[in-house]
Formats: sequence, C-alpha cells, structure tokens
Amino acid sequence: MIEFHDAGYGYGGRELLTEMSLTLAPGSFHFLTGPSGTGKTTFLKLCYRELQATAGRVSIFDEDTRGMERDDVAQLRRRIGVVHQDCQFLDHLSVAENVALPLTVSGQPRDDGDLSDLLSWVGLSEQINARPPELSGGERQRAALARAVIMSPDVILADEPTGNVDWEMSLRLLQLLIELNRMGKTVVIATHDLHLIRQAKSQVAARVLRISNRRIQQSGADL
Ligand SMILES: Nc1ncnc2c1ncn2[C@@H]1O[C@H](COP(=O)(O)OP(=O)(O)OP(=O)(O)O)[C@@H](O)[C@H]1O
Repeated sequence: MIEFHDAGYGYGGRELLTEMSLTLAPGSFHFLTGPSGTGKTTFLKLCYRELQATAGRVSIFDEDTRGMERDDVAQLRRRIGVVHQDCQFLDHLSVAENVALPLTVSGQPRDDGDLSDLLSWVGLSEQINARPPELSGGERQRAALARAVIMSPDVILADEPTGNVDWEMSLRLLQLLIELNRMGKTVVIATHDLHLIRQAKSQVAARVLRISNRRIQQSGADL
C-alpha cells in the first residue's frame, strides 16, 4: 500500500532520514516512535506525499510518487486521512461543518445522517453545533479524527493523536483507531507514548517503527 525503497529525506540538503526500506501493508497497524525531532512527522509527510523523498523512492497505492502531477497527488490524498499534530479548525464554522469540510472542499454531497453517526461514533453528538474554541483538547482530537475519516480513506495517519490528552482519553482515541483498523483501514500512529503501544498490543497485531540514528527499525509491539 505504501512502500519505501531505500528512501531518504533531508531538509535543505541536511539528511534527516536515510535508507528506509519498508512496506505498510493494507490493513496493517503501525506505531511510529522515536525521540522528538527525529523525523516522525517528516516520515508521515512522505506517506501522504506532502514531501517527496530526496533519495530512493516512495510508492503509494502502487504508484511511484516521484514527479507526480498535482491532480494525481490530490487523487491519492483522498484515500489517506491525516490527523495532524496541531489539529487546526476554522473557528467560525461549527464542529459539524469543520468535520464535513473535506467533503465540501472536494464538492461531494454531505449526508447529515452519516455526519451525525460519525460524530456520535467519536462521542461528539453534543458538540455538533459548538465552535472549535469551545472544545476541550480531547474533543478537538476526536473531531480531527472524524474529519480525517469522513472521506472513508484506506489509510489513516495520526500524528501524536493523544499528545495533549489524559490517559483515559488516549485510550478512547486508541480504541477508535483500532476499530478503524478492524474495518480494514491501514493505520499509522506517531507517538512518544510507550504505554499506549503496550496497551494496543493485546488488541491488535501492531508493529513498531522506531526512528533511531536516522533509520527506521521495525519490531513487534514487545517493548
Ligand atoms: N520545513 C522544515 N524545514 C527545515 N527543517 C525542518 C522542517 N520541518 C521539520 N524540520 C526539522 O526536521 C527535524 C524533524 O522534524 P519532525 O517534525 O519530522 O520530527 P518529529 O520526530 O515529528 O518531532 P516531534 O516528536 O517533536 O513532533 C527537526 O529537527 C525539525 O526542526
């Protein structure tokens, strides 16, 4: 589904990630971990072609992402939902409108029943008409997850989705991501939280990608 072939990336010629060869198979569940600043967000950006590898090659859905046309990139992004680390929203729109934004932007019809089901799945039924500044940290993360999955993507990339929330909320978010994986979605979660990785182990066949010394090391979830 997403394949790295001896891929590397550097900002401004300074190598950050190197010699990455790995496959994120359809329906797989991966944690991506490593100290702050080692390149987790950068790796995720390579996975949705926000960045292009500066060495080697990254293929997404069997397509080489080098020199891809803008339309092809847009097409590919529709199949990938991203939960960004800072989960930005448009503050003048309601939670429901923010979550539905990917549909609006791509000119697709919005089914209010489906939207309400999705918001209830993430536990935000009460906040449908709230504005983003009224949400707590955990509610924002769940709204960001709902927005990432509204287009029914095949892949979900979550960048520190439990960054600013307490343990109980982290588990709730993890549960939602595990449910998505059970529906057949490929899931990648970037996190510092080793407890979260251990917690997932009993429920899902998670693999761990650890960034160390500019390279990605793969292992099971036995930490
Ligand atoms: N646009 C950019 N231009 C130059 N350097 C950048 C850019 N984006 C990130 N970097 C640098 O690349 C390195 C890796 O950043 P990245 O955000 O991928 O790390 P991370 O592992 O996700 O960090 P954190 O856990 O703190 O979120 C950092 O040193 C960062 O300063």
